[in-house]
Amino acid sequence: MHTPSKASGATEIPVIDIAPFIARDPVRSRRVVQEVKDACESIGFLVLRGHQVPPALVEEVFSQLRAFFALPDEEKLRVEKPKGTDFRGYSPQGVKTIGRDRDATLKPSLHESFAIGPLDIGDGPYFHGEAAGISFRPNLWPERPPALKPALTAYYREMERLAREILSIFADALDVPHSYFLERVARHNSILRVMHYPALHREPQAGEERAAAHTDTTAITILRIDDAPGGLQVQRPGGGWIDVVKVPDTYIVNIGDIMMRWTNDRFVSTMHRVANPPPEVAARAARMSIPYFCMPNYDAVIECVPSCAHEGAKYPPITSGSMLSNRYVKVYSVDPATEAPAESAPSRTQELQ
Ligand SMILES: O=C(O)CCC(=O)C(=O)O
Ligand SMILES: [Fe+2]
Repeated sequence: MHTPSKASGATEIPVIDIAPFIARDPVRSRRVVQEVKDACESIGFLVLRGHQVPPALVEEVFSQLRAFFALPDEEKLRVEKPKGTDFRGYSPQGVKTIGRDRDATLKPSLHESFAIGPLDIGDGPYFHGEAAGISFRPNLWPERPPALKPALTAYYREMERLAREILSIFADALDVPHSYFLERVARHNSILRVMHYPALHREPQAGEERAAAHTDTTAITILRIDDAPGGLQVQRPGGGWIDVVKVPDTYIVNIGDIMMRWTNDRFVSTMHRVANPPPEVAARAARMSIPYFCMPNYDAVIECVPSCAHEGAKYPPITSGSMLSNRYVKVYSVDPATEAPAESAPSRTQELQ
């Protein structure tokens, strides 16, 4: 029997080739779907090859981003992320604390980041109404390096394509109509956030982490990493941490809280973190990663899919937009009294009972 190969050093995370699914090969697609399903129901993380994202584009994106992060702070701050719950633009170290919603004693995460959101901002009320809130504002593009915008734009398009393929595999794995998730991401507000973890020239203090343990508030996350030390670790179902070892030309995909809720906990949104590098290499351990946080439409109602409902839905329906803004208020320390997230205002986007 065929079994998927395992990522070296991370024995429990399977490496799955999705090329047969993308090619619509009916027989071999079934095997892909089964392998993906098994991984989603156990570890909640998978490594995908055969994704068809051009390697030259990935290289170009990494190289433009390295040039951006190497610019002086004052230049990067020209595209600084606005205060509050908008996510677009550059965030210096110090403003964001991943994991703060679980552990209030954490200090700001040891990384800077640059984020973009949807490229297609339509003209209709869906995109500009009050309820759309932070979802559909224009991206903030730096002037330098000039090739960053075309590279990241092309890359965002690739992530949209790959997300649709993965969600189609999930639909098959969950026995729901093929269009189930596709309809719910047709006007998605997915976030591409480049993370730059600078080299460390001092010992981190207690509570200072590259990215502390957390789950993602996404449908799925599609992550590209470089191979610098001080990297991603995934929590095992039985406890303990697995190092995710880079497999060349692959994507790491993990289930987020929204998919877990859609599936009534059948697919697992697994805790993960980015460890600080070992002290002996910390001074030359700069690391970059590019997570694409695949979000449903901001007003998609997230409720248990029919095939997972037989034991009764564990959670009430909630919109994707309110799940996201609830998390942002905590991670970016937004004061809800002075800056209420836009999604919390209109009643139709609040938790639906
Ligand atoms: O940098 C990484 O490898 C992962 C980052 C991450 O988990 C996140 O930003 O949610
Ligand atoms: Fe994450």
